[in-house]
Amino acid sequence: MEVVDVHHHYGKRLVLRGVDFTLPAGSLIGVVGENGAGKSTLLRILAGELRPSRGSVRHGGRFGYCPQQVVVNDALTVRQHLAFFRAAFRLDSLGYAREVMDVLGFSDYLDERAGVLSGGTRQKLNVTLALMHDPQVLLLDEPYQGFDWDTYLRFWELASRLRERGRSVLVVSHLAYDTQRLDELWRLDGGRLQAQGREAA
Ligand SMILES: Nc1ncnc2c1ncn2[C@@H]1O[C@H](COP(=O)(O)OP(=O)(O)OP(=O)(O)O)[C@@H](O)[C@H]1O
Repeated sequence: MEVVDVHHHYGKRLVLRGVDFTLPAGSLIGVVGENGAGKSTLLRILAGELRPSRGSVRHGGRFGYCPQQVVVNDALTVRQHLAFFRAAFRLDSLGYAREVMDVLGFSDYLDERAGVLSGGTRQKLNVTLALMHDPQVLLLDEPYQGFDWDTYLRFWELASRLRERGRSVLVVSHLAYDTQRLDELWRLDGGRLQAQGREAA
């Protein structure tokens, strides 16, 4: 993914003031920033959901995006979500989706309606839906919110395996611990992205 000179303003409020970066294949990058720094705005632009006021975003290959707001339909079961997204992504099988579910530890919930899932389990479904077509570029907005500790650790194992298979993964969070798991940590501050020492996070 290549991002060049991205600016964005809401009315008079300038939120992004020239964001530039390249996300190479096989990288795991963290983006941190205070509340209101513009992290979600940036991700929505990278995902094509929001048009930047200026600048460009290009990427190759399949693309996955896990937004901060869970995008599931309360009336549908987990199985129905998988079937819906399988059709949308034109997948031959749900083999990889089931693997991700196993790693995140919620395979037993296939026939539960999303509306009755706990917050953390809904988030597991949210992450699975973003990953199930094995995207080359994956953007995750606060992906581990609501995860218990074991799931949190398994999430990072999953992210490392994606990197090993040449995927590019961008994880956005207002908190960054475990920064040794990342290749790089960037901070969004004053509308620009700056590389930050991982120890200083
Ligand atoms: N649709 C919108 N209209 C007007 N202002 C907006 C809109 N969306 C976001 N903002 C403002 O833009 C700024 C950046 O918001 P954004 O949600 O991108 O920040 P964030 O870094 O993701 O914050 P948080 O960590 O709290 O989720 C904030 O001041 C917010 O109030």
